[in-house]
Amino acid sequence: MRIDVVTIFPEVLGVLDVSLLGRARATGLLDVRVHDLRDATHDRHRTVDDTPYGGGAGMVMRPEPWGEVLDGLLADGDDPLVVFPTPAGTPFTQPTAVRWAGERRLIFCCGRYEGIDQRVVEHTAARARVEEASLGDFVLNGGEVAVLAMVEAVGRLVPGVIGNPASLTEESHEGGLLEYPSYTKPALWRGLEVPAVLRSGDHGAVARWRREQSEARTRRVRPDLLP
Ligand SMILES: Nc1c(O)cccc1[N+](=O)[O-]
Repeated sequence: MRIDVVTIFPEVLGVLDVSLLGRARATGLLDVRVHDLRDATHDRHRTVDDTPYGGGAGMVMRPEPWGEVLDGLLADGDDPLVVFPTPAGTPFTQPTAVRWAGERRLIFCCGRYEGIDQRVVEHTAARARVEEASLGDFVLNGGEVAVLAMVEAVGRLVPGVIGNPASLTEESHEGGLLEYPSYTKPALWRGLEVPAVLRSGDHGAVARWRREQSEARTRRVRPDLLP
């Protein structure tokens, strides 16, 4: 999978060079390319923003640099999915990550300030598949942190990135429930014991207990996830 990220803070995306995703990049499983939007500006100050029409506080990202950088990225004709992370987007969920993991190429456009001139979204949607996606109902200073989360959630699902694929099957939100609680040695720690069933060696009983725990935790914490 190829992932392009357009940003005015390429250094923020540097964290993608470490850990699992770093190894996936090194082995070629993930081809992550970060592009500095300012490279598509042509004035002395490399200006990427301007005042909003209609007034109001803050600045809006100019359409010209975005148009130019997307012209280049979309020239390959390989039908990428273009994602605009925005608080005004469709919620990004595990099913979204699973769906995007099936894409051959993703392009993430990181907005800053009050956002990107909406015509960039409209113009891009006329020549590519576009999704406006939200990481959550909170305010960030830009899309970079959201993209880091999205790239991690998607990248780890690409075959070969996670060493043991079995570890992908019993996670929170996989299958619609929150994951069961986990324990390791020692069996007794500061007066707290590991549930006896987990030390029973009865795999059927362990599976039943874990399912019950997932359902109970989901009912308690996220009843909205239950059918
Ligand atoms: N919430 C937010 C934001 O405030 C700015 C850019 C992207 C997002 N988001 O994806 O959730």
